Amino acid sequence: MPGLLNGIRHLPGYLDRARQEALVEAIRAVVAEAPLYVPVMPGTGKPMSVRMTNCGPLGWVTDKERGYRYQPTHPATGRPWPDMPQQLLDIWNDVSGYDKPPEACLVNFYSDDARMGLHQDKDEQDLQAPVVSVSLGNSCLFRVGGLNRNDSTLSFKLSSGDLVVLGGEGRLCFHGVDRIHPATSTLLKNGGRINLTLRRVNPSA
Ligand SMILES: O=C(O)CCC(=O)C(=O)O
Ligand SMILES: [Fe+2]
Repeated sequence: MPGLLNGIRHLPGYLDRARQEALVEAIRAVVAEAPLYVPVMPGTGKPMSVRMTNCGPLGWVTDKERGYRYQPTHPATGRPWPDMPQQLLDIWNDVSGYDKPPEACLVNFYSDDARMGLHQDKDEQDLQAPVVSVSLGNSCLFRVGGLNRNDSTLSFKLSSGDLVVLGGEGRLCFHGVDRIHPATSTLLKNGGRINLTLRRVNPSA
């Protein structure tokens, strides 16, 4: 059984139920201002199974022609992304070990049949800062590998309120979501799972 690279941390049960509920409320407000949209793969234009939006100064977007990138506006509305909720800035301050605030929070909404293939988070220029991920709603099977796509992987369950920090040697590890476990949480009335990833994008001076 392979181990996790140094700098990859799973913090189970980090957010209690009250903090999870407050965060869901804050994310509902984000989605009301910046609607979820269906991202597509660069080149092929194949739709992904998750729906996405962002908050913070920058948002991660993708389309057929221009591919993966960060931009300050929502691709459909053209408006700036909503502010990052204070709860997320607090989480970042408490776990990132990084002295600058996150610039982007990608909001992924998974219906119970959505997934995310194995990938690296490498569209950021600042690779010193970790990626901090927050899970809400139904649990999922999360898969983590090494720095090469073919490295062995291990998988574990992420439940509502769990955090994952991808930092240090593990900042560029391959990872993905194999499946959602339906009806494993009562947090989201209509089921599914929300994942929030906080990222630093630009290099720090
Ligand atoms: O949903 C997750 O737990 C992971 C999301 C992810 O890897 C990403 O958005 O880059
Ligand atoms: Fe990722």
